[in-house]
Amino acid sequence: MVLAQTTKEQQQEAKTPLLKLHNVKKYFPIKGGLLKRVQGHVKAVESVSFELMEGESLGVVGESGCGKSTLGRTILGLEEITDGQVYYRDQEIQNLKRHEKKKFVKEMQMIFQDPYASLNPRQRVGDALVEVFSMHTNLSAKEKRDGVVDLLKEVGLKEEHFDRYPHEFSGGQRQRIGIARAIALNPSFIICDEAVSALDVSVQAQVLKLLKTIQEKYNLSYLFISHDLGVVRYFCDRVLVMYLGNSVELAKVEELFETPLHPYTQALLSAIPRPSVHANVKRVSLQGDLPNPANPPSGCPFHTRCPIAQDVCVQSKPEWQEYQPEHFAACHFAGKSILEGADV
Ligand SMILES: Nc1ncnc2c1ncn2[C@@H]1O[C@H](COP(=O)(O)OP(=O)(O)OP(=O)(O)O)[C@@H](O)[C@H]1O
Repeated sequence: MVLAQTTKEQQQEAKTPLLKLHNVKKYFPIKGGLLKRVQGHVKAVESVSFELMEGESLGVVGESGCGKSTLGRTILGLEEITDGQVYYRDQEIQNLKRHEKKKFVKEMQMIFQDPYASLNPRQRVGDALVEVFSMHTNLSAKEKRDGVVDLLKEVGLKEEHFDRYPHEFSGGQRQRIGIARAIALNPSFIICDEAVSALDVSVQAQVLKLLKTIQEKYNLSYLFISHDLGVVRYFCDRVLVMYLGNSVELAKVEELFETPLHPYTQALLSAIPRPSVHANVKRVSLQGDLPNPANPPSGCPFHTRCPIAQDVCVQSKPEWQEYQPEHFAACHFAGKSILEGADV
């Protein structure tokens, strides 16, 4: 309903950023030779900037290998940042001392694609969740058990699931356990890294609904990493598009899908399967593979595959600019249609 959407937008405008990234970089050294000397770097995240509001879902999309997971891990401090700043509630959080980090560990959590990989197959699920409380709280044994039972119910499971082992759960139920673990310590921010990608479509819908319910209840902010643009369109308020470690476009979800400014975003959207009534929509297939992030192209990182690239794109890297209110892109020809130069 239009009225409800407007209200949500107004609420969001009044909110303050929970998380702010400024030119974040993450390089991994490539070591070789007998002496294991550093011979170069994989530039997994080259330059990413955005703000995430309280209660907001920001989608992060882009091809496999464009740096989405590394970005998430760097925000959480699981990877040491190479350059740039990450602010959480206006405090710079990279390079914090161990004891200072502890409070942020509770506030910031992650849900992974494969919760099974992070569950011990020989440990009862209830005990695994109790451990989360043991590490971060001084609750009594009974309080911890009661807390876990409440958590299980909150994510749509039952008390009897406490004593079961991970292999006794379906994929959707395991992801509910992953969600229970993520919300146990009352976080404000959760990174969902391909959290529903491995699930069947109907189970996906249920898990997305659960994520939305707990978001509204606890005013959670999500960074929602996904390769599925359909899911992102349904779930997120805004979308960040990444290419070869760079943020190339950021906009409100409807605006991004209706008027993509960056040629890479246009190509991604044109590749979404459409119902036959839209069969006349032209598809643009990108030529060539994603370049090697250890040896990225000069100038615009997308120029080697861009159908509308000109000399300037080879020579200089386009700046990240706000073209419309809250609609950012990094392209010398932002807004120009790729159909003007593509093999369609
Ligand atoms: N620990 C690491 N050491 C060296 N290179 C790494 C490391 N982690 C990631 N990379 C490289 O960084 C780049 C970005 O990887 P990342 O996993 O962040 O991409 P992604 O967009 O999340 O991809 P996917 O959707 O496949 O998970 C890739 O080239 C990857 O090989």
